[in-house]
Amino acid sequence: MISVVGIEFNCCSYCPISTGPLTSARLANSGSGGSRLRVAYQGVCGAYSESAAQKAYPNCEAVPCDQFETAFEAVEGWTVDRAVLPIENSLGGSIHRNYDLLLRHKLHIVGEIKYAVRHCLLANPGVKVNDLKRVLSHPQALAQCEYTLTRLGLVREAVDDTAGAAKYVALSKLEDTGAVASSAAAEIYGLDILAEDIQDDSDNVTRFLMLARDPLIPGTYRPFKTSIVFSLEEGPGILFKALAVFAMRDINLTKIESRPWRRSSLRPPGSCRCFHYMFYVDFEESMASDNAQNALKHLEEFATFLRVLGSYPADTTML
Ligand SMILES: O=C(O)C(=O)C[C@]1(C(=O)O)C=C[C@@H](O)C=C1
Repeated sequence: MISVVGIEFNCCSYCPISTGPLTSARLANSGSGGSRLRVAYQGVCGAYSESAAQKAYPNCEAVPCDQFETAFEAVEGWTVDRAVLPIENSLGGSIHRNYDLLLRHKLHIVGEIKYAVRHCLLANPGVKVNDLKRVLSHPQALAQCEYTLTRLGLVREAVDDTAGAAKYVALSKLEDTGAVASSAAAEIYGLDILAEDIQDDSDNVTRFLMLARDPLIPGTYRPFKTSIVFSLEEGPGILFKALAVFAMRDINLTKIESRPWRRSSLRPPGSCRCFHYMFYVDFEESMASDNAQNALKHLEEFATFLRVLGSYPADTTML
């Protein structure tokens, strides 16, 4: 239990208000230790990412981080053992920042977890829906509740995470501002739930990646997925040919994403192209299978860069 300006929060031991979640600057002094697996997530206690971390690694010590990048650095610097970070949402789409960070850092994807996100409209005790003029939350959460928030005519303001929004509304004792966050956040920060399940679609699922310093040894004992990132030469039909290496081997692609490639120093000399892309592809095959290995050997014929981000058990649960 943490007590701040007269308010007590039933929070985890990692985010005392005096210090807050881990930041890049504080990583060096936050050694690991103890026997439980330490798992970094972005946000504060009550964030969906914390619940996803607990679902991915039951009984873990979930360690809050202020930014996605801090979670990457915390794993790389041995402050924690794993990170669990969102990569895509069924309503809001991709979390682009984490695609870019996967490329910039050297962590391996060792698993995925799907988490059903159920948003609530929260406010301080006594505040009614009609009192609200403004609502705070993570941009993804605001996007997922577009319909309800528009109907209520609320001004939206983006903050770093849903639970952080709830905490701010509680600490500031705001009476005209609510938060979109989880029912867990309502309980932790002592807020009332004014409306439940306010996401635009009841099937609101966020897919999280489990990241580690070492890769998992791929198997074929259960359904595996593999995530890769590659870049291609410029030319007609090159992307078509690259994707054909999977189609001709009957390998199912589950996701494709393209992101700008910012490392202009690697552009061919004299090239006037400003728009270079990295392609991220997830496919349903283990790297332990000859089929996947042959597909990637074939892809290397067109790719100017290719990296396997991880081969890991697919989360096949129906939510
Ligand atoms: O803000 C949170 O609670 C988070 O865990 C972040 C996050 C995201 O980054 O997409 C995770 C799940 C939901 O889709 C909304 C927000």
